[in-house]
Amino acid sequence: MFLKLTGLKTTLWSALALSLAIVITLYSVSYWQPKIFLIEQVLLGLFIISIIFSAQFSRSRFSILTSLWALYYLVKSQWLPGNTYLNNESEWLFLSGVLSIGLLVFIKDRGLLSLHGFLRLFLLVTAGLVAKAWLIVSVWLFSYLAPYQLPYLDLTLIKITLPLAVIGALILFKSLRSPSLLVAALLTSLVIWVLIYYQQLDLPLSVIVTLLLVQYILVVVIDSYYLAYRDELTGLPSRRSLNQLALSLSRQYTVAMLDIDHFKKFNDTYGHDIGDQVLKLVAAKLAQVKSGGRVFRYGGEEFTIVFPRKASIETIAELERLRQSIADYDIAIRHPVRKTKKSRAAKKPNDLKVVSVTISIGVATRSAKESFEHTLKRADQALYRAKKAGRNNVSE
Ligand SMILES: Nc1nc2c(ncn2[C@@H]2O[C@H](COP(=O)(O)OP(=O)(O)OP(=O)(O)O)[C@@H](O)[C@H]2O)c(=O)[nH]1
Repeated sequence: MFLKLTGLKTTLWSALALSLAIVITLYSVSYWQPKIFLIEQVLLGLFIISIIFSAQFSRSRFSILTSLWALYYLVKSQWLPGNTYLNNESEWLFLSGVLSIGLLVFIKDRGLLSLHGFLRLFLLVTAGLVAKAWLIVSVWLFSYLAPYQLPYLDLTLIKITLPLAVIGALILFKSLRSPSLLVAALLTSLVIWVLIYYQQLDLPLSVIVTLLLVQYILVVVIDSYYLAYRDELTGLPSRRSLNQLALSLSRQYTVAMLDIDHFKKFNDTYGHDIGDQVLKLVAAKLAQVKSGGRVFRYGGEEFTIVFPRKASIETIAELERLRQSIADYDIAIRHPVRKTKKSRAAKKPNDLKVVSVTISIGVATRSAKESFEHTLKRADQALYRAKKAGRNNVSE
């Protein structure tokens, strides 16, 4: 089975960014060491900011994780009682942390002050109970396996290493499969938690947690920016990005409006889900535009390409190439067939069906003193002419 690791880049970038931050912090000890008292004060503020900010931007999982870090930090630095207990129960604490991070990866962001919020709290308490139960079961399991004298078998392997490896692998898998900054941040949090447990990070806890909270806040900002300016289905910049670009364009540019032909009929024939798949694939083709073009999803089955500093004559060949490449594109779509016991036993794959679509394109170059909206409108009128002329063509 071929696995699409769409989250590989996000995971690597997140890991690299945090590693870099840690290395820089390690090499600048002399700079921040005298200010450690100040860092500890700032951290208290950061806890509150991260909890409220994440909740405000519907990233409640970061609010929960920040609360857990706050609790851990406040007990460890003896602002709250319980440090001796935590020191005595370090294995339980570690496993509870690993399970809690694992849980946060697989639950969804939901409102904190709701039934879902309480359910999440209950799940975290359950994670602590499961960790406790595992510590008891692992001793029993070890005594059961000990007579077999298996190589490398010891109690710590069963107690700590095994659950860590399983949960770590699950989180890594999820992070590599989904391009989510949030999941990548949870993965890096797990790595930091492991490094703290094995005392491999030569940094004060306040500094480590500060770095993590800065990461969470940045992730919320970047993620929200991405959501606001990117189209969720196709991953292309959205109409809001187009409006933003319009403000920075120079005097000369060309705008192309592109529309998939007879898409209503396509949807009616194959269903909306397959329509979505096709939209994504067409968007991916358009994203390969050359000649300095910038592609946006304008809305529905309409796309816009802006060619800054170009006259239409310089863009027609490229638009023709795009139009042709989409017309020639045999799109293999997965036609979901309901799996019966029989087809499952025969390991029959989903029906693969080959379809194709065409697009019509209208082009307009900005004329003297014309507003962007007006050029766009002329491109839309040209698109209308392209449709009238039989579709699957470029019209000026
Ligand atoms: N699957 C899917 N369909 C969409 C999406 N956005 C818009 N559509 C569909 O696109 C179709 C657009 O139909 P029309 O505007 O009538 O145009 P058309 O059928 O493409 O015909 P022409 O543009 O004249 O060639 C509608 O059926 C919409 O439901 C989407 O995100 N996903």
